[in-house]
Amino acid sequence: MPSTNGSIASTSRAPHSRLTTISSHVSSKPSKVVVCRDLGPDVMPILTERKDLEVVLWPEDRACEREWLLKNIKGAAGVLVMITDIVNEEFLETAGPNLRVVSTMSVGYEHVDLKQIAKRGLRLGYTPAVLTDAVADISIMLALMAGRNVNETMAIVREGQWPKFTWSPFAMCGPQISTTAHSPSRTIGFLGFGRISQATLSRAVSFGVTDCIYHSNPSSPPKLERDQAILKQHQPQLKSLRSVDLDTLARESDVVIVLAPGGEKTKHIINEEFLRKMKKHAVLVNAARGTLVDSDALAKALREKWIWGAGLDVIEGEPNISADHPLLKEPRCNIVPHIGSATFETRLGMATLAADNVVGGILGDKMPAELDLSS
Ligand SMILES: O=C(O)C(=O)CO
Repeated sequence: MPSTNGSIASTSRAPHSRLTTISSHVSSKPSKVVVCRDLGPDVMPILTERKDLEVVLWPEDRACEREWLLKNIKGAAGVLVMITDIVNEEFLETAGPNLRVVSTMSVGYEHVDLKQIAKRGLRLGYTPAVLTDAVADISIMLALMAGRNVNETMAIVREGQWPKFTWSPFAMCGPQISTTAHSPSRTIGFLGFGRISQATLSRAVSFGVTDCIYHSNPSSPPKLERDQAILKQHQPQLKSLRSVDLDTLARESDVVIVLAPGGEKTKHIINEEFLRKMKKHAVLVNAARGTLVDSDALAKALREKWIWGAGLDVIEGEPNISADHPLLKEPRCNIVPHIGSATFETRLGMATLAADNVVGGILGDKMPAELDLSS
């Protein structure tokens, strides 16, 4: 992979075969595309092998520096960003009038100022669908980790304390997600009920979850037909599927899984009031955005045992989470550093989609996953 100065000259090879239609407005001068991270040898050729693109790549294996980005996006027709790159007025103003498309290698777009994108008539590509299974997998993993005290028990082993921890009937027990003769029903609750929540539900049903409740954007219309179809798909195991208010979500769920968009509207939606209403044996999982959960309230809930445990892929303020963060002091808080979509297969899918999106946007063609900015 080139290069040391961050610039990749286009090669003389034929344009990528998947995108051969070049719109009439594309001039013979290659269009500049800035790429904020190396997408690897399987994906970069989608961009670098095109004669009609001049690729400028951030050359380091860490988040792109703002200064470098602002310097290089001047005159760009497309920019391929990560969730660590803030796309705001400054960014768009600096890029200037040639800019046609921003493509983010993420399903979330809280780092992008949508109003500014729409106001300037720009297009935004993102990467939905391809990461659904990976994030659903990790949501279940975190729920199991939280229930089964994984953080606490792995620490015992890592710290050489296993010899003192002799097996005993009820040591290190936690609540079981799957149903048993003693607890024949289990309710999973989702904050947000999009495709990742639905894929997580499918997995939870195979663990014996019997009931599902969810709370989603109150301004979007109820999706009764969709819910009927989901219920039918999971019968006879799943007995009910209901849209509920936040209060019911907190009170009735054995597992609460947060899979809703971040941003101002959902900031700290999981707060002290919500956590106090949860069942004592319930666990909270956040695989969406850190801002949805008030970290101080969650640390208090764990410390004072209002809930059993938590599984977090995201924390507000990440990645600047130091060792003295209140959540890190809680043994029943299982934390991983935003790796929800981190499987080889999924990241390859996301990178490919992001590259195809930026090409489509620059050429004025169809983008495989373009965010609808009209609503
Ligand atoms: O795609 C996203 O929005 C992420 O958070 C990366 O997993």
